[in-house]
Amino acid sequence: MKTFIKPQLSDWSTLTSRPTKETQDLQKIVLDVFEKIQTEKDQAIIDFTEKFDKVRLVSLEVSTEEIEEAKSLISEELKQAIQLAASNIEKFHALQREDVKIIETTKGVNCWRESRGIENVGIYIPGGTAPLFSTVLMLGIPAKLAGCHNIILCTPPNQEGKIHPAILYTANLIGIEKIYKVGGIQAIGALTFGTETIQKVDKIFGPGNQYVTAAKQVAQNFGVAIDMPAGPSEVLVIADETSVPKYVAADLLSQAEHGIDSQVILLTNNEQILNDTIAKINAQLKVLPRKELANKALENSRGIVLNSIEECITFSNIYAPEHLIIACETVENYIEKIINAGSVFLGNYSCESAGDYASGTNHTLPTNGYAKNYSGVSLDSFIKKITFQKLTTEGIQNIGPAIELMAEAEELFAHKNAVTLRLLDLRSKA
Ligand SMILES: NC(=O)c1ccc[n+]([C@@H]2O[C@H](COP(=O)([O-])OP(=O)(O)OC[C@H]3O[C@@H](n4cnc5c(N)ncnc54)[C@H](O)[C@@H]3O)[C@@H](O)[C@H]2O)c1
Ligand SMILES: N[C@H](CO)Cc1c[nH]c[nH+]1
Ligand SMILES: [Zn+2]
Repeated sequence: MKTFIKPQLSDWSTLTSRPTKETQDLQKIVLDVFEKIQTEKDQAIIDFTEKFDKVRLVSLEVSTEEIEEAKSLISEELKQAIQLAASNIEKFHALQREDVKIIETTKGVNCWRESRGIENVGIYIPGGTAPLFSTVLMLGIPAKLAGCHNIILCTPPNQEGKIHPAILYTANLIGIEKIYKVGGIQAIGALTFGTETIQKVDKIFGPGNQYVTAAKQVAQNFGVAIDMPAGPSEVLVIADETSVPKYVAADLLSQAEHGIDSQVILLTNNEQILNDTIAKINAQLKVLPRKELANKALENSRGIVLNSIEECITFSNIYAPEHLIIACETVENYIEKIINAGSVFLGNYSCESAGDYASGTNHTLPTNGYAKNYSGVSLDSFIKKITFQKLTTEGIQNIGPAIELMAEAEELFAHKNAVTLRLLDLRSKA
């Protein structure tokens, strides 16, 4: 971890920025893969899976036998843990349902909105470096609650051409039936264009590495919506003298272990806390199975001492982290000052792992500064809202003259006429 003690304000723009990536190259790779998928469909998926995932697939779709086998491979304790997480995630997302509210804007003019689930959705479950079966819950549960008809799950196969049993168990638990062994750019391409086996969808959801994130961005040019750019994980921890360095170190490492691109930042008003946390990171790192990945991510990480916790929050708002942990005993006064963050964890006991797995909030969140303009996945992400209106005879008489005047002023006489004809009829009947 690189450390900075009370850096000058002029250094903040470098310290709050992410390392730049060669997006141009990625776009070219994505476009090449997409082009082949459009023409060669399933065959292209099989060939790219062989190239990028180093496995030749016999079948793209997961079979019922594979699901049954997966169920038998998962321990009862893990099944119960997944069920607890599923129940909390369902409670939190079900609360996001909105009642239909009808407003009479003018007497006789009633307007309202109704929600409809997006019919065909693709959910991407990362699987390159770890089988993120928790992401199945984070995407599948709101998709089901929203009433999406077709939920297509794609996730990369391992070198035996199989999917991790926990992903299959979790998908089956929440009622997802269409599961395909496809990852990376080729999965996003299949969901964007459709193949003989994999159905084209209306919107693609899910986090992933830089290839998946770039492919999702490009997919938008082909008429598919995406949830948001949810790339390599990030956490920013704000700590003061009431923080517990071993917890802070553990939280930083919990995101560093996701991959070499993970971004972890520690901000504090107390140099001793910075030094103690670094010592704890070094001690905890030694026993981590994924220490190589975490160590690489730590090369890009920053530990920064600033003048106050308020200044740390200002810094964090500029950086806009995916996850923000305020690891201080008293946090209430800071909440309203937080403007840009994907998900916030308050106090010494709110570790990010809670939100990653089981507290109920969604872990699919905007990264790379997109927390400034995107929210994380929620029930709303799977819903379209349709507006409705019903005007009575009194309603059209009340607002009709205003519409006629406005239409005439815009020189749109057919618009005006649609009102005039009705008003004339009503006058002749009166
Ligand atoms: N932002 C969020 O909400 C969130 C949530 C969970 C995970 N994540 C992030 O998701 C990521 C998961 O990454 P992952 O790699 O483990 O799994 P992944 O499934 O995203 O990517 C694996 C796929 O990448 C493709 N690939 C690998 N090397 C390639 C190459 N050289 N060229 C083309 N394609 C290639 C392969 O096809 C493989 O199937 C991590 O960075 C993690 O931090 C983010
Ligand atoms: N921290 C990840 C989101 O950035 C989500 C996750 C899944 N499993 C563990 N963590
Ligand atoms: Zn995580």
